Amino acid sequence: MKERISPVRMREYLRMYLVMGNVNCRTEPEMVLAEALAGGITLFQFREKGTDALSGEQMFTLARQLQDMCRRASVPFIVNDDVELALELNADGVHIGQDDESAESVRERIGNRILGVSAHTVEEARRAILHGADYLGVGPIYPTVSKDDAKAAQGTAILREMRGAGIELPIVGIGGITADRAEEVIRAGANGVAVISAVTQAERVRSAVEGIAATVNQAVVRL
Ligand SMILES: C=C1C=NC(C(F)(F)F)=NC1=N
Repeated sequence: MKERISPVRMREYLRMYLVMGNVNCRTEPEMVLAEALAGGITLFQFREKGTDALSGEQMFTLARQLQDMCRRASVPFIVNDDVELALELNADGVHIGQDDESAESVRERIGNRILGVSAHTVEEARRAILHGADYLGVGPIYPTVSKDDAKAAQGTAILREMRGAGIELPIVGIGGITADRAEEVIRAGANGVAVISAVTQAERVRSAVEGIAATVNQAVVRL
């Protein structure tokens, strides 16, 4: 039985985390992912949500194809919300929100796979840690265009607050993050950045990823 991921490895994976689905892409999602993998993303989340989101057979086929690309590049493949899909694909992990199934029962169902939990407050962070989360997705740090029911942007203060409260778990910031903003997200205490539109809406996806990854790597080294 595989053991739980170590915090050190989790932090490395969180450096440049691409979150996307078909709905976020201007061109074919496979093309966007191929470019993003070439640019050096360290973790991938399949998140097919919102208007015109794929479902059923089409969604499964796309998920399988993107998972295969990630596997060839040795980038872990995470599924958003849909635990059934994650288990069916034998994905590397799942990411769940506060209003999804409780982290406790998801942990039971997925065994030692990676479990990411969204957290907006120190209280939510503590509960997620209690229920066995391997990382926290914290945000939206800045206003986001990618989630229509997002909460108000919290700025980097929430990251400082969590670290100040003694939250040690690996944290990735999400929400409106660009290359220009990545450094301050890391300096505020995140171990990496999760992005959607900064990459999927870029003219040149590969260089967008390279730019963000370089900024994050420099900021992490300077900590
Ligand atoms: C709602 C979300 C919040 N955070 C994250 C991530 F940054 F990837 F952890 N993913 C989500 N889908």
